[in-house]
Amino acid sequence: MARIGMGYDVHRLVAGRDLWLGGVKIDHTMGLLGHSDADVAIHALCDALLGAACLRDIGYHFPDTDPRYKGIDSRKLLREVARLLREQGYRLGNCDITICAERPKINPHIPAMQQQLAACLECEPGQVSIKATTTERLGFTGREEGIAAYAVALIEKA
Ligand SMILES: Nc1ccn([C@@H]2O[C@H](COP(=O)(O)O)[C@@H](O)[C@H]2O)c(=O)n1
Ligand SMILES: C[C@@]1(CO)OP(=O)(O)OP(=O)(O)OC[C@H]1O
Repeated sequence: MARIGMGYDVHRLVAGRDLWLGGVKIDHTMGLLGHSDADVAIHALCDALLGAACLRDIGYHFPDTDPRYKGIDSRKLLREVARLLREQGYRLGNCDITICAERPKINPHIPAMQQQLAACLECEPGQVSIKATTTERLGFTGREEGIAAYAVALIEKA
């Protein structure tokens, strides 16, 4: 049986941090703040996958009070989520992520992000869709105070 899940995450943009999105380090004037590398796209995807399998959420599995996750590369968290799903007998059908950011331009980085995320999920890049939108300068994303990401995932029993 196929199951769907959705995820949403937000991180604040600050000076002096690297910007990691979809497992790719992007040159920018600001980066995202978090306990981990704050890769908001991966976090939304983790929650979509965990939600699809009814396995709680990212903060439940990797608490931001745990020093083991301080500064962690979110690709490691996604690999662990993929392992948890495999353990339950699930495989990914497809997933789709939307990144809401006024800047920087995400489009040039999408093929690299698909490669990175597919490697973590042990699937084909064509199963991992990534899109970007501005919010037309409206709201916290429009004011460049933060970046948000939405994700949906379809999984099925192998
Ligand atoms: N950070 C972003 C935002 C948008 N894009 C691409 O530009 C297109 C137009 O953006 P709108 O917000 O006006 O819809 C969008 O469809 C994306 O292809 C981007 O690369 N990076
Ligand atoms: C990823 C984790 C890891 O400790 O920390 P943060 O980078 O703060 O990210 P968040 O989206 O708040 O999810 C909580 C945590 O799981």
